[in-house]
Amino acid sequence: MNTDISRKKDEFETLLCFSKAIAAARHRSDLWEIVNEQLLENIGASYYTLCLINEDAVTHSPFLYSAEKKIRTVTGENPVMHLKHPVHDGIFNKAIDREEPVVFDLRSLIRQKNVPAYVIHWYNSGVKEMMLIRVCNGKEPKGVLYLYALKAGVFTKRRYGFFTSIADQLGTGVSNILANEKVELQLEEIRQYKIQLEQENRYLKEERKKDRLPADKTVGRSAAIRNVYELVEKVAASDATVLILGETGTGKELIAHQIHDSSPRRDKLMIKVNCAAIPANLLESELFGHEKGSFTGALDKRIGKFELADNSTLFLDEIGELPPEMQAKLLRALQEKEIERIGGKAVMKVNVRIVAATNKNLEEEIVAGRFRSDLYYRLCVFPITLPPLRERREDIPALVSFFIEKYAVGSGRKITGIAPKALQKLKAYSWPGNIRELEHLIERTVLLTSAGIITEVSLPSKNTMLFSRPDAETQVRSLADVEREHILKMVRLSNGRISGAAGAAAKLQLPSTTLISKMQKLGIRKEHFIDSGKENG
Ligand SMILES: Nc1ncnc2c1ncn2[C@@H]1O[C@H](COP(=O)(O)OP(=O)(O)OP(=O)(O)O)[C@@H](O)[C@H]1O
Repeated sequence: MNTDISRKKDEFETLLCFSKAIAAARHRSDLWEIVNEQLLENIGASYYTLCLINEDAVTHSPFLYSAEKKIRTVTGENPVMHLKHPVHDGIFNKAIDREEPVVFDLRSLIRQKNVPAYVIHWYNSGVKEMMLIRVCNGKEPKGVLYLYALKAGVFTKRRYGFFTSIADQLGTGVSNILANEKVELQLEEIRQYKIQLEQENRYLKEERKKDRLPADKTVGRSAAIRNVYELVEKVAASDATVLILGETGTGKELIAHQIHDSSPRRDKLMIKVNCAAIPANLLESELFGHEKGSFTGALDKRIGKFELADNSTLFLDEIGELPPEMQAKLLRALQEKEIERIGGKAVMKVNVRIVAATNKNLEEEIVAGRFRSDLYYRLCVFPITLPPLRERREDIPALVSFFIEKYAVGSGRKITGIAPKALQKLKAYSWPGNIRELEHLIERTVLLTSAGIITEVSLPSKNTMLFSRPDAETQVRSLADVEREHILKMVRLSNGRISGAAGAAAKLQLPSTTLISKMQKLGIRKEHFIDSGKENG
């Protein structure tokens, strides 16, 4: 009776120590040590194998086992089977279906038919008795713990409760370790993915450098473009928001890159969003990202361009095309300097330098009610206007030589230059599509010229030129448009005041009541000339 009580006390202490150790185990090797150092001796076994059911549900494989070099064998065969073994091998399946341990006497077992080879190998290693206890995760059977004793009568029935408790604890430990291994595997995948992304990023930067002109090599030394370079130089080092204005193809994106490349943020990739190219319903997710499942079709979490541009520059191209609801959201992000993913629970602080560009006249867009004046003032902290090519015709020869070389090299043609007459024709043209149009024309011409110099250039007919010229003088505008623009200019100049000596009415030489009714008729509202945004810091 007394020995029974002291045995139970010992078992209870063993279990307590075991469960503490199991709770602290993080890796397979921790569990291996615990079983070897704390369990085997207490149970009276010499060796063990813990076999788990594989994902295929029909085979099992060893997960943990005694150090193989310590197992003495007569035949030299290793009894730990590393290959997959059928669950229904006549031994494993006897234990997996039972709550209680199953004990086998090996001498009589090996006399039976179709005994698995490992049983014979264990017998050859001197094992007399083998006990199997199933190991579960909660109620779900996961595998079987095989315990091997070198003498008979070790696994007595009165200790079955203790053995089962051990197996239960082991089940919890195994589940924790498997979950931990899965997380580590995923972390490793993420680490690999990150390395790959960093490599791609570096590669893309290199490619981009090859493709793009460095700031000091941008073609063109006319006074008009030198003025732009000076502005770029002045603003690049700061964090100020820049608004690049200019007709299509004047080089706004090139200038945006130059601002970024000359800024302290140059080591990170400049992130670009073309506000006109992305459907309005996807733009919010493009800019701010979304959480998985935040809307139909949001199958995965997505990082927005704002987040990607953290500590870098975000280039918002074609900002004039931003839909009204996105204008409000962008304004908020710029004011608060924080963003929220769609479906996200927390706001994120971001440090993003904004460079925006448009070929639209944003003041006209404001008057027409299509662009928010408060967003305009927040973006227009440092405006840079690019001259159209027709206002920098002296740069045409250099640009032509540059593009001839670029496309001759690209297409493997030996083209050395352009005839003066053809160049003269290019200098006389109005270039509504600006540098991009010139570039495309030279690319086409190079492909049509086999070698030598370019003697012929094919420009659009005069009619096309006339209709496509966006010159201020030839642009068709309504009187109301011109009136609206001029009134707006005067009201802004008067800091929003209409009446009084310093008001807009006095400047326009109109009674203030006439000006107010004119403004109402033209749809000019307060928000068109008052900036409600906070200061850009
Ligand atoms: N100074 C320059 N020297 C050489 N190439 C230039 C120069 N400026 C612009 N380009 C080239 O002209 C093309 C058009 O330039 P870019 O895309 O920057 O114009 P954009 O004003 O942004 O056009 P859009 O308004 O249509 O977006 C590009 O291929 C660019 O490399």
